[in-house]
Amino acid sequence: MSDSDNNTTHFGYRDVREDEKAGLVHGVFSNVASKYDIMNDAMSGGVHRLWKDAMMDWLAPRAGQRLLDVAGGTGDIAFRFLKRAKEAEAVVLDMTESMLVEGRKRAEASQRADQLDWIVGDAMALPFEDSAFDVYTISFGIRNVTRIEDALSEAYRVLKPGGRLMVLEFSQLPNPLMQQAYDLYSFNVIPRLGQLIAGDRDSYQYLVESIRKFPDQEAFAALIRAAGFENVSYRNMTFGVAALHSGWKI
Ligand SMILES: C[S@@+](CC[C@H](N)C(=O)[O-])C[C@H]1O[C@@H](n2cnc3c(N)ncnc32)[C@H](O)[C@@H]1O
Repeated sequence: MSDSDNNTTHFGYRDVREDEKAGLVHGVFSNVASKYDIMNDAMSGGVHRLWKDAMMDWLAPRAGQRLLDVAGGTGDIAFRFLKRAKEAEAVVLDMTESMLVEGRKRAEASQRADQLDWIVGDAMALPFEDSAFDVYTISFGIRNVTRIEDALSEAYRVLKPGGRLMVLEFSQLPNPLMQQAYDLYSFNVIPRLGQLIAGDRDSYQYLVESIRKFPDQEAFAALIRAAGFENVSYRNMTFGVAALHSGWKI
């Protein structure tokens, strides 16, 4: 998130201008792509899988739907979606090609390669026509996007009327003591795990700081409404460590 007064954002150990952020985020995910899946399990003790399954439970994918999974990385959400929705299609879009390369390898090893498209692109300027998708998902991606409002308005544009937005993202714990304990874990343990497993402490330092700066549940729900979505609601995951937000294009 940028500081509105000086248009900078904190990145790793230094402040960077907003227009530098996308390049730095791209660098982070290019560095960690081959270790991304293993790091996710290590950092969360596998809990991210439960959150992604909860996302699918709430989404309840239906046969024949067309999904756009933005910042889709190695395809965790798209694979889950296709497992639950018969004769469905999924497009995984990400700005970091090496993340998509890892996803493609997974697709080739599964029976789903022909239901998936992998596209390099930017959440803030989607290369799709209006009203092209039934479902738009973004999982642990939106906090990395330079201008969240632009990504949400693009989500609204590419969804069909009646389409659904669902966002899974780290959030804030409403209980201050639990937030303190979580901060202690995330600021001390995650960058060390990043160094140990991915050989990249700075990237994981950035990830932890970006989590702390992301708007809380209510503030993010307000941004989703401001993009035009209706019936916006959210559910906390693991006491608010993460949250799932849902909205509809009516
Ligand atoms: C933490 S990973 C999430 C991957 C996957 N969705 C998951 O839940 O495991 C964040 C991803 O967001 C992508 N990303 C960041 N900013 C983006 C943007 N503006 N447009 C598209 N992808 C973006 C990164 O390249 C990275 O692959």
